[in-house]
Amino acid sequence: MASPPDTSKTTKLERYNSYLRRINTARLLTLSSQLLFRTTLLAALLLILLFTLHHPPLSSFSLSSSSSSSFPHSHRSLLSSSSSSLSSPSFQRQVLHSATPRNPSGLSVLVTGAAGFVGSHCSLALKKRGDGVLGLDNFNSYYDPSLKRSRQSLLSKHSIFIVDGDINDSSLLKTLFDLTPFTHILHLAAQAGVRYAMRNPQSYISSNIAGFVSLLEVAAKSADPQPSIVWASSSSVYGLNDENPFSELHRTDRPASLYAATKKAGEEIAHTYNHIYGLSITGLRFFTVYGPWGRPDMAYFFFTKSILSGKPITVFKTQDGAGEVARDFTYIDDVVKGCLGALDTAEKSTGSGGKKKGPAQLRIYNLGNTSPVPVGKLVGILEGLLGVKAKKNVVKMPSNGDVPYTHANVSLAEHDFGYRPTTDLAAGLRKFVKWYVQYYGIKNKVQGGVGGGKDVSEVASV
Ligand SMILES: O=C(O)[C@H]1O[C@H](OP(=O)(O)OP(=O)(O)OC[C@H]2O[C@@H](n3ccc(=O)[nH]c3=O)[C@H](O)[C@@H]2O)[C@H](O)[C@@H](O)[C@@H]1O
Repeated sequence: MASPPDTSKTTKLERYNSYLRRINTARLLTLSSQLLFRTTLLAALLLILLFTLHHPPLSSFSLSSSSSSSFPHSHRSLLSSSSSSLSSPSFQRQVLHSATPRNPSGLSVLVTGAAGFVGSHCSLALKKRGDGVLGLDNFNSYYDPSLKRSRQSLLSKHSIFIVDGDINDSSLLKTLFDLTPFTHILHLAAQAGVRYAMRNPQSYISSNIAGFVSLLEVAAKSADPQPSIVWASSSSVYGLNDENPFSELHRTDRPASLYAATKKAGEEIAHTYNHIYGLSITGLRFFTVYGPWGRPDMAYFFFTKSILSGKPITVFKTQDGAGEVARDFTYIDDVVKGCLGALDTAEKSTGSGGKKKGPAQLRIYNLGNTSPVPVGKLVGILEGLLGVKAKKNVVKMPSNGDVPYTHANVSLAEHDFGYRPTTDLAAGLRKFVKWYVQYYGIKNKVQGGVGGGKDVSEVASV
């Protein structure tokens, strides 16, 4: 007799089969979702790659359009959408074209801070006499970046290319030195401003100390040949010095602001890199440089803006209340001549590959005007030029890092490279105001026809 089917066995088998089916379906689902995920990831990576090749990050560099208008009111950003990566042939062509001098005996200068006030003037002056110039600037927003872009536009008209990058970016610096055997660095990139150091101390450490060291490291160890370096120190290193006029032989160990302390630190760091690596280094102590295309954070600039718009200005008198604060205001053209003189008399560095081969030149010079003017008088000159009376609040200079006066003795710079300032404050401010009213498109209220007719790019004295 046939035995009845073992139903418990069949049920178990069915349950087992259904269990296997469920497992397989789940596996299939997992596998297909994994496949889908990988395909999507691959596609996304391919897209990113394609995008990067055609649109490099804006922070890495920008290309100045040679056809761009130099008229600053457009304040047009020059970030190019057609630029490619640092290794792309078009980037390398722009660098070489900009940095190569017109004749073989000319200099090839890397100008850091080229979109800045002094940097843009020096770059144009060098290019105009036939030297090769490559600019480097991070276009930070310490003051209105559109002014920096306008300066970039002006430089671009003169075939000067500015790489959009930071001096703390060592690999960018190495790339630039691999591409071009610069003979000189004119190092003007810095966090400027005396009083702002109380608000943002770290920015001074980052630019004026870390950034300077980053540049010197590459110049000493990677650059072949080692370039000669000329860089911007500051009159503020004299700090609480009370000998007058300030000479390079006077004490500079009592800075009154963190800004001054970082510039003084730069001078000591320069000594070290000269001593260890044989870098030829020249520091220039600038004295309150002013003029067309100037810095909006400086008193003469923002006083002009406030006076024209009827806003009050604060004029400092000395802390004892007895005298006026005074500065040895120095016109930009004079400072440019000093910078070029320092570059032309800079000896070659003596090391290579991080090894010193012999002693190298180490210099410090004052670049001032030798004729201090009280801030009250500066305001009086501006009132005359603008045809507007200033609303002045005269207050005791707060404890903000300012010093009561500066006054340069420039006999050393005169002796070594013929530095002789020729522009007094009234003449220099007249040129500044002429530029200012045109640049900002302000109706010409200026007395004596100061603001008449020319394009702002001609007003720039370079
Ligand atoms: O040559 C230098 O060493 C320095 O010159 C300037 O620093 P500073 O001389 O303080 O220039 P401004 O900020 O334009 O001030 C000029 C004068 O105006 C005074 N001032 C400033 C601001 C203000 O509201 N009122 C006022 O009376 C200051 O005390 C100073 O005497 C630059 O800003 C620094 O970057 C540079 O290193």
